[in-house]
Amino acid sequence: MSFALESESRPFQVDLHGVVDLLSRHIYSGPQVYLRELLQNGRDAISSRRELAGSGTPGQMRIFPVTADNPVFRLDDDGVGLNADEMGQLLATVGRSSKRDIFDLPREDRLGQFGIGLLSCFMVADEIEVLSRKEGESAVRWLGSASGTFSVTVLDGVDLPVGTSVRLRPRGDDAEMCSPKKVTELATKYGQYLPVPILIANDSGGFDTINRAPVFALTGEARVEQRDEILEFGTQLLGAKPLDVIELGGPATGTRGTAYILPYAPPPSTRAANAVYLGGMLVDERNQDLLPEWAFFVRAVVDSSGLKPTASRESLVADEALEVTREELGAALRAWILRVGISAPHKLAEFVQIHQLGLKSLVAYDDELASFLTRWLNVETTAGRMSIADLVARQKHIRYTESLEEFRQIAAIVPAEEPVVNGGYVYDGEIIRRLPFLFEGVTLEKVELASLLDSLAVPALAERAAVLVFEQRASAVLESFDVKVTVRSFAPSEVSALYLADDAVLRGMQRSAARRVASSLWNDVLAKAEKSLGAAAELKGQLNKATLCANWDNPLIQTLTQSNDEAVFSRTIKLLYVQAMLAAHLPLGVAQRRLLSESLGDLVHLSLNH
Ligand SMILES: Nc1ncnc2c1ncn2[C@@H]1O[C@H](COP(=O)(O)OP(=O)(O)OP(=O)(O)O)[C@@H](O)[C@H]1O
Repeated sequence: MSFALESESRPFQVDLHGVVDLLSRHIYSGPQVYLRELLQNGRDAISSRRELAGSGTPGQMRIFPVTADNPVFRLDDDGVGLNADEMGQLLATVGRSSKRDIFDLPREDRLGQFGIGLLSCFMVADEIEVLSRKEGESAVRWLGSASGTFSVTVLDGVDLPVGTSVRLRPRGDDAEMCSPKKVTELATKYGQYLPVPILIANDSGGFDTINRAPVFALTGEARVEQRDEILEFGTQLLGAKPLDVIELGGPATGTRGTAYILPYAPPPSTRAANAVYLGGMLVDERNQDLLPEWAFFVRAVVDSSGLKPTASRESLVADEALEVTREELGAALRAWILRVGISAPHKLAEFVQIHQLGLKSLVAYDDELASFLTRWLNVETTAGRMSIADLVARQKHIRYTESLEEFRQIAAIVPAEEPVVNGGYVYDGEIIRRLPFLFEGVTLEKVELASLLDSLAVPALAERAAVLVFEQRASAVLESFDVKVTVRSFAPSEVSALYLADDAVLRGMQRSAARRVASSLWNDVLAKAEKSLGAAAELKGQLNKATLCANWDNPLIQTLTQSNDEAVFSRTIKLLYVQAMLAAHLPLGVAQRRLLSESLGDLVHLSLNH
């Protein structure tokens, strides 16, 4: 029986050629990562050596890019080095890494962990040559080929310094990837904040260094001392001076960094773009998961020792550690809002002003954010713009309109001590409707045009006859504009007339204006549309003419009732009509503009003739 043989466990076979293809096309985003992987191995090897020989042990990486005189790219490190056995085991076994601890968990002080990084070099070269020497051992040479074979040679008698040298002869197409310019660009992008000097050979026989101090990750006193540098870093990052700088700390994952408040509103379509470094090595320049989704108003840069990279090292693993860190960093941003709101309200007002629309869009639908941010937002009221905190402090019963038109039409007659809020702007309506849930004791009342008109006082009985005559005379003047004149008594008495039209009426008026100028084909369509809409509105008993509501308490209206001069009466009514429309911020049509200039002209003539 052959069962015993079949059940014998055997190792997977790996086709290296297939693995290289998988790496280059599916795991890594492109050949440029070869340099990142080499820098990372060099940095880890130097850390290992420091662990053995003491943390003060010097160590650096030297890179020799491909030039006209040098066809071989080379990266040397002063790390721990490898002996022949380790080369066979570590370099040539896909998935084997020395950077895991006894529990097979990635070690916090090492960047690598997957045991595949070196293979990324096959994306630029067909052969990888590694020369290495461990302290007290012979130098060795490992030669790996993209076809899946390797050789190890002990170089007895060859005097190499302790450390490792990786050499690549890039394929024709990939030579550019190893050129001085590209190498400098990539090494800077990925490794400028590594705690190990990186030197790049220049054409005058010396080296340039690319290292920078990660000032964004400073903490404690050093952070206070280098405040200006941290701000300058943000200014370079944003291309403008940040509105403020917030220290970020995620103790759970050893994450430290800085969030810069954008001094401009980011375009609505832009998504968060925060830079994440792990142990000083860039992982993701445009990370979207590090901060809560609502933190659109900052750009953050952090360095972490505990967050986990995906195998491509181009994003973070979406695990619990990331979630906890996101909460911790979000808490720092929230604390900033609360702190600045108290210590520097002007700064917070500026922040809200810049990011108003974005903040409102979040607050309208996000309970968590609404709970601490709503109070700082502004709304328009008939008593001017004010913060929601001020609004709820001055009145618990909040009256608001649902549309901008309604707000403007009633604005003139709302008493200053009981302001009405404009809920017509985008998101404001939603936010206002949430106020009773966010602030204790707050109640809401929606103000509507129709009910407002009903609530205005009808003049005293003794005056009714005069009122009726006035209404009829004035309505006759405005008949051709589809406007009916009604008289009421209301404060303030300086307001002579209010123009009141609800949305349906306004739309109807625009359509009839359009019909006057439109072609006959469209006349039919518009007429039908108006008819069916009109029928529906009439059914609801809602279709009123637009109304000019004259104020019986206004001296001008009183004088006008005395006037028997029809010419003066009609010109003045027309002017009151246009003035009321302007006060309601309604656009004047051609007819109203003509009426305005004709009436003014006529009145001037009349006064001259008198
Ligand atoms: N420059 C070097 N000096 C010393 N040892 C090295 C060097 N480069 C690679 N190694 C050894 O070879 C192993 C495999 O390296 P490789 O780059 O393939 O993976 P890794 O760094 O362990 O993990 P990752 O895939 O996450 O980069 C490493 O774990 C390390 O032990």
